[in-house]
Amino acid sequence: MTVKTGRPIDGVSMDEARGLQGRLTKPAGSLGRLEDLGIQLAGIYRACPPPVPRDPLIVIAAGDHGVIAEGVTPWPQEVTAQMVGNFLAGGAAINVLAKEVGARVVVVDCGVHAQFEASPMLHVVKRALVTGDIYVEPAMPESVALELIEEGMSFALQQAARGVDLLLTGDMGIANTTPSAALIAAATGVSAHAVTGRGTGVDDHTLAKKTAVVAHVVDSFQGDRASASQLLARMGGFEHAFLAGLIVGAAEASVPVILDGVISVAAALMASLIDSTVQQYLIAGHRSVEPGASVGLTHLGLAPLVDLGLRLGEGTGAALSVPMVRAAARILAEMATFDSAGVSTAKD
Ligand SMILES: Cc1cc2ncn([C@H]3O[C@H](COP(=O)(O)O)[C@@H](O)[C@H]3O)c2cc1C
Ligand SMILES: O=C(O)c1cccnc1
Repeated sequence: MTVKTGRPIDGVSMDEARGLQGRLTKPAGSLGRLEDLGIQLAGIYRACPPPVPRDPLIVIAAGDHGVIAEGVTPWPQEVTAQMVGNFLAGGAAINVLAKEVGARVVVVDCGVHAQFEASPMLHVVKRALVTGDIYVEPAMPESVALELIEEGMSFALQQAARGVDLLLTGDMGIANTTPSAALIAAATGVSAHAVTGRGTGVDDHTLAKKTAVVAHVVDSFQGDRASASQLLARMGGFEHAFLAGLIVGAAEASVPVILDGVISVAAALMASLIDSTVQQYLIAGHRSVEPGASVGLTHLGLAPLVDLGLRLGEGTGAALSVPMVRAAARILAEMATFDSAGVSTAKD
C-alpha cells in the first residue's frame, strides 16, 4: 500500500484564529489548551472562527479475535455480539454518554461472530466472523485489511457528505487490547512489556501470558518498514482496519476525529502510516489506563484532553471530550474582543 500525503490543515485560518485569540477579552493564553484546540479546529475546518460542531457521530467498530484462544482475556467471545445488541438497544455506557453530550451512535459490524437483524444504527462491512489467532497465524489476508480500510474511508466520506462534522472512534471486541498492544509496539518500536496492559482488568498471570503473546507476535514479524495493511493483516483486528480507514477518510473530508482509548490509538498509528498528515486532524479524547494508549499518543504527538482513569473503550473517553471541542470553537465564534466590548488592554 503506498503512503500518501494528504492535504495539511489550513495555516491561514490557523493564523487568523491565533490572532483572534489574542484580541478576545481575556489575558493572552488564559484559556490554555482550549485556545490551541480552537486554532486546530480553525485549521481543520479551514475557517475562522471554526463552526461549532452540530452533528458528532460515534462510530463503534466491532470485531472478534482469534487470539482469545491464548487466554488473554477472561471474557467469553459471545460478549462482543451481546454488547452490539446492547448498543443497538441503547443500554451501554456509550449510549448514555452519547445522549449526555448530544452525539449519535452507529455500530459497524467489521467481523463479529454473529448475525444481527438490520437496524438503522448498524452498518455491516463484515468479511469474516473472527480473525486468525495472531499467536500462531496471520489475523487476516492483506486483501481483507485493504478492503476494510477502504470501507472505513468511504464511510467517513459518506457521513461527511450527510453533514457529520465531528467523528469519534469507538470499539467493541473481546480480546482486542491484545492486537492493539501488538500494533502499537510494532509501529512505535516500544517493547511489548511497556505497551501491554490489563485490558478489562486481567490478573497478573493473564497479563504475563498476554505480554508474551504480544512479544512473540511482534518479534516474529518480518519487515522493517511495514505498511499499515501488512501490519493489520499480521497482527490487527477487523475494527482496527476499519477505524484506520475512517480516520484517513475523515482527514480527506476535513472532519476532526476524537480518538478514544488504546484500540483507537492503534488504529490512528495505522492511519498515520497510510497518510502522514492525519495527525493534524486528530484530537486525543482521553488518556486510557491501558499503557499502550499513552505510548501511541506520544508517538503521534497528541496530548489527551481528559484523564479520568477510564479503561472501557466503546468511544466513552472520546464522547466526554465533545463539550470541550464545542467550547473551543464557540469561544472563537462568540467571545467579544477588547475593541468590540470597550475593555482596556494591558499596559506593556
Ligand atoms: C461487558 C463489556 C463491555 C465492554 N465494552 C467495551 N469493552 C472493552 O473491553 C474489551 C477489550 O478488553 P480485553 O482485551 O481485556 O478483552 C473490548 O471489547 C473493549 O471494547 C468491554 C468489555 C466487556 C467485558
Ligand atoms: O483503552 C481502551 O479503550 C480500553 C481499555 C481496556 C479495555 N477496553 C478498552
